[in-house]
Amino acid sequence: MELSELSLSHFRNYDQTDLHFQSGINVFLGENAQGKTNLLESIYALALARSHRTKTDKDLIQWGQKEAKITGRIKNRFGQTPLSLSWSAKGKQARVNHLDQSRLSTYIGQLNVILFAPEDLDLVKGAPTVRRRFIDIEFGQMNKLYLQQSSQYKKILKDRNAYLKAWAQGGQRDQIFLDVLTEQLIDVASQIILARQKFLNKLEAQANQIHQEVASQKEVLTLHYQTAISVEEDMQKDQVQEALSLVFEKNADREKRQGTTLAGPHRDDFIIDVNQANVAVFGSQGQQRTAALALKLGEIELMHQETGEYPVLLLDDVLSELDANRQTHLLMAIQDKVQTFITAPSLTEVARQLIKEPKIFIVKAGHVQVEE
Ligand SMILES: Nc1ncnc2c1ncn2[C@@H]1O[C@H](COP(=O)(O)OP(=O)(O)OP(=O)(O)O)[C@@H](O)[C@H]1O
Repeated sequence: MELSELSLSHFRNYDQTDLHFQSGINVFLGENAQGKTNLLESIYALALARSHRTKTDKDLIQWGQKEAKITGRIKNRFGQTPLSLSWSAKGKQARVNHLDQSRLSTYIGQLNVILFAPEDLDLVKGAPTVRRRFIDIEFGQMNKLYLQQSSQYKKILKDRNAYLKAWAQGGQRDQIFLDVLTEQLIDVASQIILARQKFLNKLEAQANQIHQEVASQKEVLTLHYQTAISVEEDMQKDQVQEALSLVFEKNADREKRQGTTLAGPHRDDFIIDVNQANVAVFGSQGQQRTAALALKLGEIELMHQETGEYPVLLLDDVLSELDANRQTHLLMAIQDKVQTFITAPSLTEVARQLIKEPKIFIVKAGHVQVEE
């Protein structure tokens, strides 16, 4: 899959910009605060209908303007698809093939992207939210059903938490209504848990192979899903539901006192072991970085395995954060295979030597010029 054209209109510090990309590696070079990350953000937003940097859509609209628009042309093995997204006071509008998409779940998945930024090196050591977001964003792009289940789960969770909060504060207390919400939540939760377990198993296979290559065969990487119940191999949905029901029964009184849902996929995490020891606790900084890199590259391979297409890779100022060995592995893994967008103040020595014919764009104060 690739993004062949991108046009920005009043997006961040871009007035009107039209760009043509190559299938291989595209590089955005420029000094600080010129608009390099804004370009990556626009590609990310075109793919996922949201920014990776802000929850406030208004931030994306150029100051003093009323509407921001991104249009792009996607090429994959089925042909070409125009996509567009715009943000205005009326809200967000997403179009595929010039047709309005009322639900974002029908829009997301047209363009698959994987973003790798310096913060992702914290994937291993960071808070559980970082890893949950990693699962949800990458997995959601390759599995529409999962995307729908996640948004359904969030909605029911919000209702259930609101009801529990009111309960804790002495408001309405209808046990039957609460039971209905609990049942609905457990139903979706069990599907999410099974999907995440499957996803992590597949990701482990890919990431372990890459980790071994980067660490020269000496280390084995394994992933361990942490959820409210213990998920056995080949578990069925009704078994997960039953196990979850027991957890909810156990938590019932506490939930009513605390006014919130204490267990479920919103509290999940996964642990990354290297040679059977939790790399977040026992690993060196180098091992943690190798594991993070292996997980990201593993995702790329998994997306290819699941969708038949490689995603587009966005590397936001990440090369200079990696040592020569890890940079080499990263570039060799993607070259000639994955369309990639790199931002950097300047290319690293390793990148200059390894990248064959990059297309270079010079970014200056919201203007982009192709380097001849
Ligand atoms: N909504 C907006 N309207 C106009 N300009 C904006 C808007 N949002 C951000 N900017 C401008 O965009 C610039 C930042 O661009 P960007 O984050 O892409 O920097 P960068 O080139 O990636 O720099 P660095 O290498 O430091 O990360 C800043 O000058 C900021 O003032």
